[in-house]
Amino acid sequence: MAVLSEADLIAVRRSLHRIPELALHEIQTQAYIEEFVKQLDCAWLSVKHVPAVPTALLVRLEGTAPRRTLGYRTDIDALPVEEQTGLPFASNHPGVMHACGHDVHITVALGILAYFAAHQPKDNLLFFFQPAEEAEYGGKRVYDAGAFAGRFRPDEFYALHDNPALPAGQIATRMGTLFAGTTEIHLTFTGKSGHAAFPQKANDAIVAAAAFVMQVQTIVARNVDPVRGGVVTLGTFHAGTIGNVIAGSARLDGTIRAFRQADIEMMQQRVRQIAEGVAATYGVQAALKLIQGGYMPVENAPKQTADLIHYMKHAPAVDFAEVAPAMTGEDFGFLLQQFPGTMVWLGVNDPQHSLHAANFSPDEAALKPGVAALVGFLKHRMEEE
Ligand SMILES: CC(=O)N[C@@H](CCC[C@H](N)C(=O)O)C(=O)O
Repeated sequence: MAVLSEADLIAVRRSLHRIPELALHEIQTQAYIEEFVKQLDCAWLSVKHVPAVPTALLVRLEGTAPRRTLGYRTDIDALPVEEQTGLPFASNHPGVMHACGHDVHITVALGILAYFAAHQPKDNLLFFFQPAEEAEYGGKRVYDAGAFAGRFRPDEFYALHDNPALPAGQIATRMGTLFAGTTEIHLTFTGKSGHAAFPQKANDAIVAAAAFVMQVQTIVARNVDPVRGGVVTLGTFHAGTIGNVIAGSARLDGTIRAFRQADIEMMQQRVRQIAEGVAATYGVQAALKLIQGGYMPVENAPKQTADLIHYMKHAPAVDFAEVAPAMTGEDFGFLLQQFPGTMVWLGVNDPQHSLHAANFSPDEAALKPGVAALVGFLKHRMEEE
């Protein structure tokens, strides 16, 4: 297989879009990628599996005169979202959708891989097809399993995320912090259920959980430096079964976000204090789990990022923009703590819909320029110190 045409890239993306899978369950997606890699029939390519994280895949290309190994990571998981795009190639998996565009990410990675499988690179290249970016921090799991060792150790790491607010094909990034660090909140309040008519004999978990929801809003308003910013979002609130039964338990899930690790830790502490305070005030039990995993702030490395920005600004065919940081999270932040590198946005021109929306529909016109910009940069990087 040679370099992929725009039609090839679109066909790959649509095939992947049909088979979205949740974190750590990316079985069909991994099989698709492996079959694609096999079809490349490339003499300088080798593959590595990671038994501790079975849906992960590492693909290495041997360089002609390697001085180092350049890593390129793509995430491969999807979200528990019921697709509402109405597209003819919509998800075949009920309740699961590539609502964050990881189908686009995989396609760009395969486009880059196909190019270098047809044109042997000077430096070694390592492609990391990473499970579990949306949850379960697959990048950290694969790192902790010792997979990036020996010939599979990258000297630098690069990655991309699609962005519906930017024009199709535009590459965008910044020096320093690009994305926030995050922490998942999982909290259950347990009180005592009972008849709606006799609240004095029960202990209503919904009232306690509602107080928690309101009190955590003060963290960003009163504890975070407003110049630096932060987010506390509760995305789920599940309690009760029927209107005339007092709920004995209430479960909340959410996320904490900030650009600095110290702010994240302060916000974690405030969430803990408020959960304990609500439990004491309402006489309920609070079971709280806070999970940061690998979702560290995404810190672009100075040297590699300066070089990437310089390249993208001067490459005639690349549309490049420097952008402000965003409160999205990415466990690529963990990998950037281990290896220097850069994360970029790829514009996919769907300004009416946000990432994670059920009708998010990236513009496929982004695929070809996305592959071209990254291939160009990696080739350039192979000539740089
Ligand atoms: C790019 C993107 O949307 N990433 C996810 C990362 C999730 C982090 C973690 N599961 C959490 O919810 O805190 C995001 O939601 O930003």
